[in-house]
Amino acid sequence: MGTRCEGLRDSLSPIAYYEEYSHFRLDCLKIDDNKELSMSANEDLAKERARCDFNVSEITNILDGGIERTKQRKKIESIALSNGKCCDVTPEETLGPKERYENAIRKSCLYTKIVKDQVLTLTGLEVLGSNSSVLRRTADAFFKDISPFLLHLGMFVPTIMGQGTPEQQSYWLPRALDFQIIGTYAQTELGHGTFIRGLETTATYDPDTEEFVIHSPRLTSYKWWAGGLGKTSNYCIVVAQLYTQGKCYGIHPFIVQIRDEDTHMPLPGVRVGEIGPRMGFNTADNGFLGFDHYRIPRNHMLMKNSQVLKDGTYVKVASHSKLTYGTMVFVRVMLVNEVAFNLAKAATIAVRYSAVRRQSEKISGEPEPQIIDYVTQQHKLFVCIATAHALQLSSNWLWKTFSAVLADMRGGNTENLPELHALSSCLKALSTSDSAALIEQCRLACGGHGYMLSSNLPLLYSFVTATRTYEGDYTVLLLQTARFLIKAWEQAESGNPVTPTVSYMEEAVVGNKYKWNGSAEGIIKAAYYVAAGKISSSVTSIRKRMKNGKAFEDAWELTGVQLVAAAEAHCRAVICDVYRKETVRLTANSSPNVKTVMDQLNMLYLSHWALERTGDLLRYTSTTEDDIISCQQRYEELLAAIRPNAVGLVDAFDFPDEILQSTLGAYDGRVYERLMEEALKSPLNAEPVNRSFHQYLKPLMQGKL
Ligand SMILES: CCCCCCCCCCCCCC(=O)SCCNC(=O)CCNC(=O)[C@H](O)C(C)(C)COP(=O)(O)OP(=O)(O)OC[C@H]1O[C@@H](n2cnc3c(N)ncnc32)[C@H](O)[C@@H]1OP(=O)(O)O
Ligand SMILES: Cc1cc2nc3c(=O)[nH]c(=O)nc-3n(C[C@H](O)[C@H](O)[C@H](O)COP(=O)(O)OP(=O)(O)OC[C@H]3O[C@@H](n4cnc5c(N)ncnc54)[C@H](O)[C@@H]3O)c2cc1C
Repeated sequence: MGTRCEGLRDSLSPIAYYEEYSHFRLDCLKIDDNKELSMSANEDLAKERARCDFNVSEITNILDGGIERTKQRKKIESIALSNGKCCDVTPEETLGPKERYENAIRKSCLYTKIVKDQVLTLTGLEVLGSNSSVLRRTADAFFKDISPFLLHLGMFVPTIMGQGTPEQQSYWLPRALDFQIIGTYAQTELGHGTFIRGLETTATYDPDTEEFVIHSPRLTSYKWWAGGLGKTSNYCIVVAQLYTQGKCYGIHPFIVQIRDEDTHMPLPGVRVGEIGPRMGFNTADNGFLGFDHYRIPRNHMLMKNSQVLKDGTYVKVASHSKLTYGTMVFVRVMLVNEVAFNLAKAATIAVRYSAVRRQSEKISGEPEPQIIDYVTQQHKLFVCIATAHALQLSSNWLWKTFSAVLADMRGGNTENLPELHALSSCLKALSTSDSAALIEQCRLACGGHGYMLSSNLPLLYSFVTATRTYEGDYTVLLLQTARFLIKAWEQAESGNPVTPTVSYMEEAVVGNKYKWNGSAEGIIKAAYYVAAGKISSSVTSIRKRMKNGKAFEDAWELTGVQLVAAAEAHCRAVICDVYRKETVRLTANSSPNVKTVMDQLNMLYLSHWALERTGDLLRYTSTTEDDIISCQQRYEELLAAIRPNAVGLVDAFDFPDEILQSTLGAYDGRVYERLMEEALKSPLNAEPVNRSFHQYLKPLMQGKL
């Protein structure tokens, strides 16, 4: 084995070396062990599928948004997946940082070409809007980590669409959509991410040349974090403080060219690079960017919401001051879907693995059970399936709300923007936080093998945990929702009408305590009463502090912990409500067994959160200990009822193996064979003896070091 491998490393590039060599090693295994790795599917999984009592594709269609959308998704997936060149023969995580980046660019270009040549012609631009999750999902067959192009379609293009004038859009969009230019979104700086009014990059208008001068006055004003900025993008949206006629008008978006379109060299006055290794996103070349009095034409300011005329006059066009924040709202809406889909992947991996894995003895001497038969394992996993459903359906609902508010705003009506901001903020915060925690729960549910990168659970976690921070940190966004809730509470108290998502306050301000009722509707109502109770307590605390002499801002700040909890409770109630209503609506014409299993999952989610919040229920409603006991009993019955359908439920997410990219979660359940196959691809297995033995180990062991 050793002799066949020696010398290869010297003659081949690292990637070619690994590609070449991994075949040798699989060969070697067969020869050395004199037996082939099993190719047959796992029997336990086959049995699980046989016992599933509902039509799997019916639930797939519900989750996709209808049978036609399932067909379209599958068509797009098959176009992308039929291109065999997407595969990595060597796991990308075993490559060095440069090779990983280069490999990510190779795959991004390949994928982009497929999307441009075949997918866009099939779907039109729709695939970049409400249907963009299909593109993201398919892209995961190409990337285990993140594509350096994510920000191009995720934020650069949406910012031009949302913040550019029609003329600007017609100039930039064709070039961007054709990938003649690649862009990103550089807002965050070394010194500020959350407090964007505090950004330090300046764009000062010079009427003599009709240009803006972009400048980074100090180290903390360097842009930091933008995905694809370090090495890939040649353009970016730069968010900077606009100065004209000696006055600062706050932050505005500008399109800035940072690299030469031909040589790709950074342009004079631009300092750009990659920010170094991160917990995840390591193929996304997140970058830094600084400017030294760098000039751009006047019309590179995105001028849909406000303009600077040739003479330097500032003109405000938009009717709402926060429309410049529009791209962030859009991405927050998209992220709810994004994390729902990643949680569904983790649940698929962990449930299938739990059906394959056998461990311990329930009864001494009896065969080891599948670990999915432990009720504690069901408790860990079934809520993950239910949450993936809850977030998927909430994200569809949020998208519809977003589209309706956008349509209003096109007609000049921004009345519903505060409610949309409050909703998208808390749904982004809770969905990312829940998904990250539950993906980690899936990893833990897979024991030691879940810790393997080849399970894909660590990468899913590292990606999703970042979503809790970026596009607005969890706490910060919940505090934004709390602002809205406190105002709404005050309106309800004074008898004024409130918007639909907070209409529960009208009943709650009277001070009634809600009597527990274990039905779905009863639990949802209780959740709203908990939210109302927490909002009311926050209002009381703020008022008390102000009465004791604190300014409103100080009273608000001191009440922060309660405010975050109130916003969290409000959002949980909204998710419970939307999940229930959408489940009932979407299964109205379903077959009886689909209706039953979707109802069970929904009830499981509601009961789970009731039990997680028993303290709140006892405090803010008239729930008794007996009610909690019956809720616990119902929850345990639901675990047992869902158990036979668990594998069917994750199959309904319909992830091809190429997208799941997991040794533990593949459809055929060949867990152990795949783990070994992947282990054999490790570069450390490329030679029987590593050279460090001769350099260090041997001298140490022989006392010659
Ligand atoms: C292909 C598709 C792929 C899809 C996947 C995409 C993946 C992409 C990957 C992405 C990778 C990562 C990419 C990235 O990470 S890009 C960087 C993202 N950065 C952030 O998200 C920064 C977070 N910070 C903020 O948003 C603001 O600074 C906040 C909001 C915290 C405060 O802000 P500010 O200090 O200015 O405001 P104020 O507190 O004085 O409040 C003043 C008033 O304004 C209202 N207000 C505030 N904001 C909004 C709003 N938006 N719409 C409507 N209204 C809004 C507010 O409620 C208040 O109202 P009122 O109480 O006075 O009535
Ligand atoms: C993987 C990744 C990719 C990213 N991609 C991009 C990108 O493409 N483009 C881009 O522009 N940015 C990007 N970012 C930056 C991201 O948007 C910011 O990191 C994020 O908005 C949080 O801001 P911050 O880092 O300044 O955190 P900080 O605001 O410094 O937060 C630190 C802590 O302080 C708390 N805190 C802050 N303000 C308050 C407050 N008012 N009240 C209470 N608590 C508060 C927070 O809750 C948090 O616990 C990315 C970040 C990551 C991790």
